[in-house]
Amino acid sequence: MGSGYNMHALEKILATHAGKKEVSPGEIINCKVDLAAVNDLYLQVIKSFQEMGGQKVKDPEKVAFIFDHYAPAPTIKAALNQKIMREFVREQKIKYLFDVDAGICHQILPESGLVWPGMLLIMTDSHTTTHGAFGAFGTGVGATDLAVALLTGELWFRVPEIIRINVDGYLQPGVMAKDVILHIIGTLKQDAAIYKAIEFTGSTVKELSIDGRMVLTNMSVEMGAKTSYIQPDNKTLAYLKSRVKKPFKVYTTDPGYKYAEEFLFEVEKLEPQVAVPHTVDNVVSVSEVEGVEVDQVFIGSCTGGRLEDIEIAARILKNKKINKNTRLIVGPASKNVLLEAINAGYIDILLKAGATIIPPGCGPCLGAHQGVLAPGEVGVTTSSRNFPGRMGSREAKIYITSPATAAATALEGKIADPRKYIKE
Ligand SMILES: CC(C)[C@H](C(=O)O)[C@@H](O)C(=O)O
Ligand code: SF4
Repeated sequence: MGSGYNMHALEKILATHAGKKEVSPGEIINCKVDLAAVNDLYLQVIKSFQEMGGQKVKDPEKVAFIFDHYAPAPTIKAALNQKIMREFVREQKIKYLFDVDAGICHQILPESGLVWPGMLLIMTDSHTTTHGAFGAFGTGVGATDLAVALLTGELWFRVPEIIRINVDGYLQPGVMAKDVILHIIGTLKQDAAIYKAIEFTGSTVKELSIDGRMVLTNMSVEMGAKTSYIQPDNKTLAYLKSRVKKPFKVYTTDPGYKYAEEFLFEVEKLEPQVAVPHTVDNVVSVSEVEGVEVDQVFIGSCTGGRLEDIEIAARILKNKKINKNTRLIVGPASKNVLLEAINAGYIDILLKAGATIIPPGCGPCLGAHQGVLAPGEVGVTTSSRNFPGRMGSREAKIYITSPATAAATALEGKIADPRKYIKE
């Protein structure tokens, strides 16, 4: 590509980390990594590092280990994995260890000021696309690639084509970012963005809170996206101000940049959306599944366990009791979210409504050790995946909804439209 090529912010981030002036889609480049994070399911990272002859981690101050998927350890195997990882962190003087009390990686890293605009972040988790909400290039990698990054401080990347999804219009009360992304996934389908990047733009995105924006970028991977992006604005900078201690550069996209594809979604009239069994792109409006009886509701995960998710559930359930035939499990995405929800009185409301509050972590989202569904049960979840066996028995059915729809469902004991409970 000759000079004068209009570049996207994501391409500029990659070019900077590759020490190049410019990059273009399809190019294979080698980049310095700003943060490499490992979660507790990936002991293989240490094994691969050692198999590659690794003695010393290249940049231990750019590495984080996070115990969130099986936290606190529910089995001896999980406990042993975490024990070995703690020893590795100590030996290698790795700077960041978030132990079983902290919460989910995709909440604690931004909270801790470890995600900033223009950074290049890799993690052994597919939802690392979340961090595009802060203008970072975040992507999930496997154990071998993560081990290479521990060894060398660098990793290879293929520069992705970039899709723009423009979302316009004010959402109705009771309709959330989760409804927007479910509608987009239901329209474009699970293979819409394989190996590509998705940038979300438009008036709706501007209006969303940071929590809401993270839902869009988090679930872009459910369309196969390699990474996702929302241009940092004053709202982003306000969130980062008290958290990020280091200077950073906000990259921008050149005017006239040519996207690989562009889509427009008008969402003023969007109803609450539901992904019905057994795929995340099998999406209908809530009116089509209202009345389906539900055994368990889970409000939590890196997609739907943040403060605004717990807040809207408390608004719907205040001074009320959940249906006697339905269990409501609430898993805050992090210890900080839990503390804020306690201080705001939301946890008190939810406990009095009959909810079970579980420790911050992934837990029920991946059917790990708690909040598991029995054969034949029907579950509603604010997380991101509903394939057979995702939350326990393969004979259970899982519906994915927004936290507002989940709370209304727990109240009625059947899938319910939250708009009757949220008027502004
Ligand atoms: C860590 C990994 C097993 C997995 C992912 O990469 O997404 C998990 O977080 C999930 O949500 O299925
Ligand atoms: S909360 Fe669920 S989707 Fe998010 S990282 Fe954990 S297991 Fe994966």
